[in-house]
Amino acid sequence: MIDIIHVSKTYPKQQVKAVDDVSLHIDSGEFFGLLGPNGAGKTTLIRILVTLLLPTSGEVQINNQVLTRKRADLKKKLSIITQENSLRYDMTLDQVMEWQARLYHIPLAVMRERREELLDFCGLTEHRKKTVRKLSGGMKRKLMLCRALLTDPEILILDEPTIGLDPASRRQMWDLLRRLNEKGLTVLMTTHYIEEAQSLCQRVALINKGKVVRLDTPAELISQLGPVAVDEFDGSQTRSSFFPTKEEALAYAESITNKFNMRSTTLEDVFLDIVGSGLEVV
Ligand SMILES: Nc1ncnc2c1ncn2[C@@H]1O[C@H](COP(=O)(O)OP(=O)(O)OP(=O)(O)O)[C@@H](O)[C@H]1O
Repeated sequence: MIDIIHVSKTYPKQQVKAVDDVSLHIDSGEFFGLLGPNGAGKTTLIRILVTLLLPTSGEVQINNQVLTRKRADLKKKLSIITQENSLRYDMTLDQVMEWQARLYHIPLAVMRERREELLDFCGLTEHRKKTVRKLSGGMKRKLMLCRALLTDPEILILDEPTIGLDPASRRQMWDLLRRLNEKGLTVLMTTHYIEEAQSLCQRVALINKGKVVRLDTPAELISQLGPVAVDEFDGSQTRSSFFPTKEEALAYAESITNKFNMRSTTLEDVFLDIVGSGLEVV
C-alpha cells in the first residue's frame, strides 16, 4: 500500500507550488486514478512517488516504510510507465526486455521465462524480432507495459497510459490493466480520459492547483452531483443540470422551453463541475 503524507513540492526557480499538502492512502490491490486539468500537479506527484523528484516537505510510505532514494528494496516494489516513449527504436522487443533485465540485475534464465509470459500476455510474441520503430503506437505502449512488469512490481504507476491511442488499442490496454489488477497488482494512473477512469478506477482523486479537491469512488462522486443530467441548448451554449431522480429531471425538463437531452451523469460531468466551479477544497 502507498501512503502519501502531507506531500508538497515547490519548484525552486519558478516558485511554483506544484503539489500542495497532498495526503492519500492507496490500498494494496486498488485501482486508483489521479485526475486533474493540465498543470494540476499529477505528474509531479507520481515523480515524487518513484523518487525521481524529492518532495519539499512530507513523505511517501510503501507498506508503512518511508520511501527514500536509498531504499532499493522499496523502490523495487514500484514500476512506472511515463508519458514519454522511452524505448530505443533500434532494439527488437527481445532486446528491450534483455536490456531492462541487465539494468535491474535480473538473472538471464528468470528474464527469459518472464519475457515469454509477458510478451504472450500482451499479445506481442509474434512481433518479438521487430525493431521498435516498426511497431504501432499501441504496440509500443504494450511493450512499455511488458518492460515495466519484468521487475515483478507490486505497484504499477502509469502516467497517461493510453494517450494518443486509437479506441481499439485503448480498450486493449484497459483489458490488460484490468487483468493485472485482478491478479493483485496495485495500479495508480493519471489520465485525461475521464471515461477511462470511470471504467477502470475503484477510486479517483481529483486534483487541481496541487490540491486534492475530491476523493471517492466514481459512483459516489456521480451520485453526489446527481445521477440524472439534463443538457439544454440555449441557442449559444449547452448547460447541464443534475438531479437525484429521473422524475425531478423530467419535471425540470418540462418547465424549460429550450431543447433538451436527458442522460446519465458521468464522471466527466463531475470533473467539469468541480474544475469550473472555482473548486472548494474538501
Ligand atoms: N520541472 C519543472 N520546473 C518548474 N515547474 C514545473 C516543472 N514541472 C512542472 N512544473 C509546474 O508544476 C505545475 C504542475 O505540473 P505537472 O506537470 O505536475 O502537472 P500535471 O497535472 O501532470 O499536468 P498535465 O496534465 O499537463 O501533464 C505546473 O504549474 C507546471 O508548470
